[in-house]
Amino acid sequence: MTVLMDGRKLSKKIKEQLRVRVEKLEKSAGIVPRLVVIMVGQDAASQIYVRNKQQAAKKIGIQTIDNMLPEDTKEEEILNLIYEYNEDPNIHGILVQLPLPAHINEENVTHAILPAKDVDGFHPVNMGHLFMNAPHSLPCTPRGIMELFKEYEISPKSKNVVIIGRSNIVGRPMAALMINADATVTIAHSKTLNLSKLTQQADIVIVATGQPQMLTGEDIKKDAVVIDVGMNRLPNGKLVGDVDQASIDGIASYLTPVPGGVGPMTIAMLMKQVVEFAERSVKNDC
Ligand SMILES: NC(=O)C1=CN([C@@H]2O[C@H](COP(=O)(O)OP(=O)(O)OC[C@H]3O[C@@H](n4cnc5c(N)ncnc54)[C@H](OP(=O)(O)O)[C@@H]3O)[C@@H](O)[C@H]2O)C=CC1
Ligand SMILES: Nc1nc(=O)c2c([nH]1)NC[C@@H]1CN(c3ccc(C(=O)N[C@@H](CCC(=O)O)C(=O)O)cc3)C=[N+]21
Repeated sequence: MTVLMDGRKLSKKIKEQLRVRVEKLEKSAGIVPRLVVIMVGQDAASQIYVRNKQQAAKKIGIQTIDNMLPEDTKEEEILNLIYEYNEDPNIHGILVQLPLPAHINEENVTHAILPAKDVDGFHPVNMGHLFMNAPHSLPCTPRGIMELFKEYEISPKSKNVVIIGRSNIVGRPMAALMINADATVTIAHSKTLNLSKLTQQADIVIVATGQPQMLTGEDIKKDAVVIDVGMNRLPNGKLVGDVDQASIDGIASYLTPVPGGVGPMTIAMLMKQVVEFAERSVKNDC
């Protein structure tokens, strides 16, 4: 029997705890946590993310300021917006939705965000701290996955972990967190040969490729833990992950469903990070 890891349920619990913290912060310091979201153009996964973020923030008491910019927005305009929010003491977190349109340099944009307001943990300073096992802020999706491991009492210690995908959002920071948690880590990507051989050796497989249902039951060993980060919209409108859930069922010991697995945890961790940043801003004032 494969246990489905319920990200929706866990995220609800975390969001309820955050609501209490936000209430306290407002009473004790008069501060409302504020998150700025910048989205350029249209991306299916980003749209889902933005919608669910707004709902979660409202429930918790976090204020969101959304900047939905057209596809042809100039890089300079985005940078100027970021500089403005960097200076604004009422803003605690800034998030730029990825991917950005091709004419915009992703590096320039993520580097422009003040590390102290970088809720995604993408700034090289934050990434560096993470890789040196002294994180200041954590990328939300990998952090959410670690919370799921904790909740289901799955220890990554001494496990063989294969991560498919090496993006700055998921694969790379996930690898750092897993190394920090004493796992033995392999990162695979589109140039990896004999991928199936690697995944068949893994105790834990984390898939973040954006390739619908690419990982099947034949690619994993019995009782492996499978984490599906993918968020793909099929032409028929159905939302599926990077894992072929039906063929994995009964082989994996644990699996995160899509929807209802990693996605809601990403939202909860983003909210947590905004609240943490807002709380830190009070401490820094004293
Ligand atoms: N649930 C959530 O909270 C989140 C979900 N997502 C979803 O996760 C997926 C991945 O996102 P993201 O990391 O941003 O994607 P990217 O496109 O930035 O990265 C994809 C990675 O997968 C690798 N890859 C692609 N195809 C294959 C293949 N056939 N075999 C092996 N490796 C492959 C790429 O290799 P190479 O580097 O060689 O190109 C790349 O490293 C998407 O579906 C996205 O929507 C993303 C963030 C959060
Ligand atoms: N700077 C940046 N940081 C990101 O973390 C980031 C990003 N850009 N760009 C887009 C991807 C994608 N992503 C999602 C997060 C949650 C859901 C989510 O809530 N998923 C629900 C979907 C349920 C539904 O509404 O249908 C679930 O899986 O249950 C989806 C997608 C974050 N991303």
